[in-house]
Amino acid sequence: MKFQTQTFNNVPTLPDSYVWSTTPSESPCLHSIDEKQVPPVVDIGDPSAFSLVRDACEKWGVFQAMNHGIPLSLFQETEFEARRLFSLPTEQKQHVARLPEGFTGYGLVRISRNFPKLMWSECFGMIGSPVEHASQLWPQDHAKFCEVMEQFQEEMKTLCEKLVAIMLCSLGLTNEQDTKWFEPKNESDRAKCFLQLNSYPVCPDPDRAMGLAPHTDSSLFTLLYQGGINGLQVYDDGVGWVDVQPVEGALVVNVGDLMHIVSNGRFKSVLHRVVVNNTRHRISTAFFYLPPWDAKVSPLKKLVEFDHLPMYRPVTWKEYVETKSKDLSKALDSIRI
Ligand SMILES: C=C1C[C@]23C[C@H]1CC[C@H]2[C@@]12CCC[C@@](C)(C(=O)O1)[C@H]2[C@@H]3C(=O)O
Ligand SMILES: O=C(O)CCC(=O)C(=O)O
Ligand SMILES: [Fe+2]
Repeated sequence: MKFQTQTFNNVPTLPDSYVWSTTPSESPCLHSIDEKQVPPVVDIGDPSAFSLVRDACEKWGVFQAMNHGIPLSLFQETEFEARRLFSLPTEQKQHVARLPEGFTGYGLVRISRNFPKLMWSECFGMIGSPVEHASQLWPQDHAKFCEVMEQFQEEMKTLCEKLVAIMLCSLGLTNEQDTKWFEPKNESDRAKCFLQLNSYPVCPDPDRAMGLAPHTDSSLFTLLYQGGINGLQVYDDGVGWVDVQPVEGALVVNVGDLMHIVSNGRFKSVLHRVVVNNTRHRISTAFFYLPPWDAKVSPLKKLVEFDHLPMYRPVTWKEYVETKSKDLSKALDSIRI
């Protein structure tokens, strides 16, 4: 992918390369006031969490988790450091540009190459310590950025392990043997994580622009901290696009394609998009929980026993992401049995 220079700052009108033919204003979001028509907020410390999580993952593929144990101050510090990064001049950020097939560094979201128009966003991806890139951005002054990002990843990973257990238990799986959702190649093969900071600058013409095009995540699931600014919308077959209103301290949990596969189709991988606005610069932090790179992921045996047939053949995450980068909408079908 050729790296595109961002033209976010101080443009009075939206450049043509950012004008989408199908825009959020043509498939508008219903601002529903009925509680049943929005993804639920779940207290994951409460015993009722299991059934609420299951229902939400089946109906919506998304819920907001409260009482998850991560202090609000850590989210605020992460957002502060993200703003510090995105406010650097574009030329400087380009020194740490993500390679076309890579995951870490600065650039446009990977799915950009699947669309003819540009999205009104930029991002910065990390796997583990960001020190290599951060020391190029701030030769003298990267310690705090690295410290906050590393602590954030550590806490989010622990939370992901807790959440995956809640999700699997909610499907009636209790025994450790039943909940093995991957075949490890070796002992050190552990679940992986990917952290992405997203920036949606103030946009001169939000109705004709797109922050992040409709997509499902390729993860098992994704934890999203969206600060206090609206923008995330999820698609429901009955209702259409629905706002996921920020709730202070809550984390949005998006079911991804791989959890849809693991659950043998019971959990929905949620189609979502981001709309932009003309007053506030929105920052979000997305934490993708992923299988070990080379492990085969397949529908859980116990669920297949209930349902009789596996819906999908085993697939590695690597193979899945490669298939998906060719055609977003065909990846799941290509592994369907
Ligand atoms: C760990 C992941 C998950 C990836 C691929 C890989 C690295 C980058 C992630 C994202 C982040 C932004 C949305 C998305 C759709 C994108 O374009 O890049 C995601 C994609 C996916 O979920 O497919
Ligand atoms: O910014 C958001 O609210 C959503 C980000 C997202 O969907 C992603 O990074 O995959
Ligand atoms: Fe996403």
